[in-house]
Amino acid sequence: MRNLPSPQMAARLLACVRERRPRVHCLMNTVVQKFTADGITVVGGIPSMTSSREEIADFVAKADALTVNLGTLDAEHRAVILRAVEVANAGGKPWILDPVHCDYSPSRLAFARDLIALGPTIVRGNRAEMELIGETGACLRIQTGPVDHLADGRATVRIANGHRWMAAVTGTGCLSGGVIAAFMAVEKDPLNAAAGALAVTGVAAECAARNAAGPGTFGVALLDALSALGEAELVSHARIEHDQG
Ligand SMILES: Nc1ncnc2c1ncn2[C@@H]1O[C@H](COP(=O)(O)OP(=O)(O)OP(=O)(O)O)[C@@H](O)[C@H]1O
Ligand SMILES: Cc1ncsc1CCO
Ligand SMILES: [Mg+2]
Repeated sequence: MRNLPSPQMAARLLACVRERRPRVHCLMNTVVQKFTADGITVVGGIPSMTSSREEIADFVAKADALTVNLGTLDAEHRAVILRAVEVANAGGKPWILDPVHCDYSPSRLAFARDLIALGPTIVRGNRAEMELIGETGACLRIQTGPVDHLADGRATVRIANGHRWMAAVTGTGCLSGGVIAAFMAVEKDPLNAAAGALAVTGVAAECAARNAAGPGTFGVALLDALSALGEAELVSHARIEHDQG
């Protein structure tokens, strides 16, 4: 019988990330580089963010997981992404694709589909993006929103944590991709890793909202809450539901 995600498992994985300090390489958009790097750092990971063509292979080779985010895509970034994915796949390293704004441009959607054919561990996007992406084959599909929906073909999981201010701060989805990558580095089953990461982010957001005056202070409070989140608090507030597929 498969061990499906639970609040206790999320707490165990958070403790593992904090203890093992996984390296996460991010090919991030230029809008939320700092916020994403901070999010990875406060959960216990070590981010690296370079997108230099000369260095990308060395950085991915040293990383425990990779995040590929299409937010500010250009020709140079496409080439760097393809090289990073090649190195990650050759090294058996987990990688997550965030097909940001693939619903705005056919060429970006085509590139996202090309990347999905290269076998990411996880594809995560918002509702508009994931509706267009459709099925993701063998990899875990995550559609975030007021409730996060995870499906890997064998089971479906819903995470019903978070706060509406997450949608009012640019980059909470990008940040969640970085946090998921840190969890993938310590947990082989992508469903467990992603459910743990999204429960952590969602419960931290609920804590942060209690200490914030609006979206601006909420963004900062979210980083504080991710850093301070206690395992007992996570276990008592995480709302993780699943169906065996
Ligand atoms: N109304 C909401 N209530 C609770 N949580 C939410 C809500 N909207 C989004 N979230 C949470 O915010 C995070 C980002 O999800 P969203 O679907 O908004 O991503 P996104 O559009 O890709 O974000 P971005 O592109 O700005 O990084 C997820 O962790 C999700 O659970
Ligand atoms: C607004 C925006 N544009 C490109 S990337 C990004 C950040 C969140 O998706
Ligand atoms: Mg997004």
